[in-house]
Amino acid sequence: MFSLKYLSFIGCLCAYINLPQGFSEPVLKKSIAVSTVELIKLLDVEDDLVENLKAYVEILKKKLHLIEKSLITMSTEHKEMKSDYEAYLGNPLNSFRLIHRLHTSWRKWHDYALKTNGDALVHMKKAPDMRKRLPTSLDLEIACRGINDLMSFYNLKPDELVAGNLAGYSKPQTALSAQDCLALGEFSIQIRNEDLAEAWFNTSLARLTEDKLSYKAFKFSRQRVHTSWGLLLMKNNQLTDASNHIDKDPKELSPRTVSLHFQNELATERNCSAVYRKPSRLHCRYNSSTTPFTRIAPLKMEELSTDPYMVIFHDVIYDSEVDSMLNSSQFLLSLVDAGQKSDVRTSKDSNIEDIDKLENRVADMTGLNMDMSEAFSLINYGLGGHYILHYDFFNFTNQMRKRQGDRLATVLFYLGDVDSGGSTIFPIINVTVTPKKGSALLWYNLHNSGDVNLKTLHSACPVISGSKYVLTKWINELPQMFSTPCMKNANLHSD
Ligand SMILES: O=C(O)CCC(=O)C(=O)O
Ligand SMILES: [Fe+2]
Repeated sequence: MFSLKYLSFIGCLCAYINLPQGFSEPVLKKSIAVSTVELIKLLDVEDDLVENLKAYVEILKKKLHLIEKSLITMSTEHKEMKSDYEAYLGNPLNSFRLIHRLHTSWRKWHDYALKTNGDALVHMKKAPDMRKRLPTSLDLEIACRGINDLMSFYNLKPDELVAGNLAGYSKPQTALSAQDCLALGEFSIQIRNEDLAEAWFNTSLARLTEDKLSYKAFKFSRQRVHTSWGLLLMKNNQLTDASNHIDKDPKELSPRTVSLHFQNELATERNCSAVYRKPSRLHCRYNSSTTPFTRIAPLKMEELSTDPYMVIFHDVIYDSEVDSMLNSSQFLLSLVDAGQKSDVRTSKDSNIEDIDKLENRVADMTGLNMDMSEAFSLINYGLGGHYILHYDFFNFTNQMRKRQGDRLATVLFYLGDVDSGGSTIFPIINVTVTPKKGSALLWYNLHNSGDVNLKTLHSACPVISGSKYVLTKWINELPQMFSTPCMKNANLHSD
């Protein structure tokens, strides 16, 4: 418990001083893999790529058509000649044409066939420019990590993913290819999960036999899988097994250094696929007493826990508000610009200023003073995006305690439904909250005494399908001093 708390403390601190969380170095370029917004941009890149290749193919087709047409004329003449070559060649014009054809035309055709067509090259020249917009190997690595997280959180096996089966969310048309499996196998070596790597290699080989590839392509792809597999075995000094894959005598194999890249990924200890929500004796009610405004517009409130005090508000933010927020250029720009790579939270976030109306809403929901509260933070989780177990409080020592105090409460608005996955879980109190557009979760991170509440440990499960947008507001302790009682070692809300 202590170590988790400590890690989360570092995480929060990093967030506070605007450093990437976790222990990695700041990476300026944002990864595509963890954000839906960035993935959508990739669709444009693919559009460009397809358009250019199509234009290239059109030009090649014209060339082909021209060659084919000339071939027809040539072969007709050739056949004619062969049917009665004595008569044909007896005509001096024909013999001249034959000599000329073979001397000049073939050379011309040969040159034409080999010449790279200038027009076609225009399209191919775009490829290097496009490279800047293509995903990098880091992006691919993060995407692999996303899939890997899904697998461990939801206990999925390679053959389920290959068949497009994601923890009961079945999409066979999104099945993985043999190359995808190979990439995931190589990634599994990197993260030292060698059994998983072998499982991916096996799946890749099985997939290859299903794909209708030409023999050459099949052989080439098989060889790539076997080479990677062989290298893995060589690394483990299993030279005889390795030789079966690499097709070499074991004595010829020298164990090469395989560079291993260890990532101390911190995973949630509890499995996200379990349903933690215990039957509740708590209830739903209309809140019409927090502020004068809630008297005229009561809020739908469902209590989830008393320690920590936790409620969910339903329909507390309008669809129109959500839509305008998600469509605002401020939001999109901030997502793109404020890049950070985090091994702790695989998602993109940004700070949203000037959402006064929503801030008043939070005040109505909580009855708390919004002075000194932190700016809203908008997070977008894409493929496998998740946030490992953490606390939201900083747990400052007294000397370090900020003027505004610690994060007393968290309000988490869900800005959309998630097709599958992406729940917020509180494993210690067995609470799971499924994102629902327009609802907001409120909980207190501190006891009334000001002590941190360790039961608030929480995490965001990986998104299996779709994307997740949440807006977080952290409300600080100090401005509440005249409205919230400070009860030494007591929790006002506990049962
Ligand atoms: O996205 C979630 O469900 C949780 C987010 C969270 O814990 C945070 O922003 O501190
Ligand atoms: Fe959190």
